[in-house]
Amino acid sequence: MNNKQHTYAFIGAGNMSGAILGGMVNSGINPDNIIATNRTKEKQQALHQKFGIKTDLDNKSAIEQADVIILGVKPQMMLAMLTDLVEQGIDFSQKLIITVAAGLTINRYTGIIGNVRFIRCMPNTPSLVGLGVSGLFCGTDASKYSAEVIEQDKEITSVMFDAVGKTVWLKQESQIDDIAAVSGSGPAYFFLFMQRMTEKAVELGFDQETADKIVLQTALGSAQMAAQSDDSFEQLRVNVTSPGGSTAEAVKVFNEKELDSIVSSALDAAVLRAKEMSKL
Ligand SMILES: NC(=O)C1=CN([C@@H]2O[C@H](COP(=O)(O)OP(=O)(O)OC[C@H]3O[C@@H](n4cnc5c(N)ncnc54)[C@H](OP(=O)(O)O)[C@@H]3O)[C@@H](O)[C@H]2O)C=CC1
Ligand SMILES: O=C(O)[C@@H]1CCC=N1
Repeated sequence: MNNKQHTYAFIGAGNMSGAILGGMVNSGINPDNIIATNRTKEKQQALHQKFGIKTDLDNKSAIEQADVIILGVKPQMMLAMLTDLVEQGIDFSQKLIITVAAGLTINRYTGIIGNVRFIRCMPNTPSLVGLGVSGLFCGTDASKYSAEVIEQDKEITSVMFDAVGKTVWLKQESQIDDIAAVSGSGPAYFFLFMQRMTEKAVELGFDQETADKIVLQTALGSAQMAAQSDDSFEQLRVNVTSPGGSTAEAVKVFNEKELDSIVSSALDAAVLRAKEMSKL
């Protein structure tokens, strides 16, 4: 199947949609086949200028032009927006609907736009640079659509999200909440850690530019090294930690302050919030 024949409408062109569509264009997907809508004009214009995609301020017209619809608005706004579109007479029955919204379960959508073809996706913002990871769950009703249609939709989605990073198909919808807590939000955790490391480097006497440079390169180098190594994360960490050396003292503090429990509680809180959002 040639995925470039599809036309994609991104409804809500914010951070996540921008990262995905930018990654798609960067990977060679024709920008003429991508339309983005947004509530305000400025973000659309910026995406048009940066990636050459088409834009439309009208959701209805963008949806009518596309066969793959990516819903990229905040969960809190999603259902009202879809209700409005249904009231405008939009028929979603011939479209593949891919939603990236956290929390909202498929039954919340079908209650408004009908039992159509659905994929839930939990991407992350490094998709912009082709290094995203996306959890994917197919929510299409197998008693209504054939296995062939479902497989085709999964293929369309895989091609799209493989273009911007790695993909993981999930067997249960609830796993979307779990992967959201790990990789959906994950970049924020790494950025937070990098921010705190940089602040400390400045406190130690480095100027901001140097602090940014050494922290960024350390993060980049560590991730690249882990990607190229057969060793576990634990072994790679051990390799840096000379017995009786300075790293061991820092690691001891992380352990004494129960980094494992901090990480576990933080991810539990993210999963819980996703479940709360499903009831919004
Ligand atoms: N950010 C992330 O890392 C991730 C986000 N997600 C999911 O992606 C979705 C979007 O998040 P994110 O990109 O961060 O949020 P943003 O606020 O950056 O993007 C949402 C966009 O939707 C636009 N919008 C709101 N209502 C409408 C409407 N009725 N019609 C058209 N556009 C509209 C907003 O426009 P304006 O600002 O002009 O009002 C905004 O640009 C969420 O559902 C979130 O759960 C999933 C994984 C990771
Ligand atoms: O914070 C959020 O709700 C979304 C889901 C994962 C990343 N951003």
